[in-house]
Amino acid sequence: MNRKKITIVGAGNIGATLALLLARRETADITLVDIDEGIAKGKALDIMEASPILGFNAHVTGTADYADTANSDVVVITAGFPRKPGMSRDDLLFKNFEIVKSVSEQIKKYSPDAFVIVVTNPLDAMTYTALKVTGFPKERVMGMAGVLDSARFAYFISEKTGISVENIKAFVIGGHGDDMVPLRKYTTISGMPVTNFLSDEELSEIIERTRFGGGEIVQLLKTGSAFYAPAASILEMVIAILWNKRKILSASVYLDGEIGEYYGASGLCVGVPIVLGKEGVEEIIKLDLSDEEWQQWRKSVESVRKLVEKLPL
Ligand SMILES: NC(=O)C1=CN([C@@H]2O[C@H](COP(=O)(O)OP(=O)(O)OC[C@H]3O[C@@H](n4cnc5c(N)ncnc54)[C@H](O)[C@@H]3O)[C@@H](O)[C@H]2O)C=CC1
Ligand SMILES: O=C([O-])CC(=O)C(=O)O
Repeated sequence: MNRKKITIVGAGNIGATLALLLARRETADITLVDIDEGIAKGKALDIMEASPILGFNAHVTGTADYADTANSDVVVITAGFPRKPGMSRDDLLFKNFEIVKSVSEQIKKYSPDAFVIVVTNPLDAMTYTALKVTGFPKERVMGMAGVLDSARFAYFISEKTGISVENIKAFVIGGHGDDMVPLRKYTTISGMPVTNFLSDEELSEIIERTRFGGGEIVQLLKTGSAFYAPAASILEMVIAILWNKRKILSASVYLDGEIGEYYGASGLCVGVPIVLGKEGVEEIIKLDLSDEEWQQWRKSVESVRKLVEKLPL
């Protein structure tokens, strides 16, 4: 049986880390694409040279030629600029728009049946760009952010409570910006409300830290942004699709129709709970939010809308 084929566009920090994680799980053969061919080829070869030690049989190849990506099952877009200290994700809008637009045209041409996972920032606007430029069905185009934001929320809770990360289920929705919406009610420790373990004040501090979790890493690294946890988050989404897990997770998806009206966010891509499986976005789940959470949600949606309206699409 032929292995599945995954293309990762952008062989930078996230792309290369993801290639290694995917190869180790033998999920598929992987094509790393970058405008810098040497980076793509060099990192692919470096990963393959680790295969006898780590014991994986997946093939990783590097290229600058999209013809090599033909008929991919999943394409992950990580191509683009990361922010530096002092910048917001939104400052990347126009530079990364041009990149995501040109990448999406190539995906449409060479892998018309692929699932597309967008990672490039500003995430929700870039997901919308990929959806519009590829013209793919909305079930096949999604942005990764909620898995990462929820993982940060879970890690901070684990750090504070001293309880294993394995017991913590945390959930963050909204746009991937400083006004994202971490949800108290849907965050549990071994099925028990998180509020049984943390005071309101402790939880508020953790929520604030989660909102600025990306910025915290940017401040520390100085030269770019987070990549280990982002790559792990993409891995979870790729596996949910390829192995038909029907996993509930938070992802940025296009909202319209009844669900768009429910969330008051029609015509946008923004982070909501979805069921992710072999058909891609198989369901979008309606959440019952508190008044305060609806207010935060609407603010976050407004930020995404303002950004999307600036796109020359
Ligand atoms: N969605 C999320 O939760 C997260 C998103 N990000 C975003 O992901 C993106 C990538 O981050 P890193 O991997 O750290 O950046 P990086 O700078 O390490 O890698 C980006 C790569 O894209 C390549 N590239 C640029 N234009 C290209 C094009 N037209 N075609 C193919 N390749 C191209 C560059 O040569 C570079 O190798 C950034 O926009 C960053 O803000 C970062 C962390 C989390
Ligand atoms: O903060 C950034 O620029 C990168 C990112 O989206 C994250 O780490 O959440």
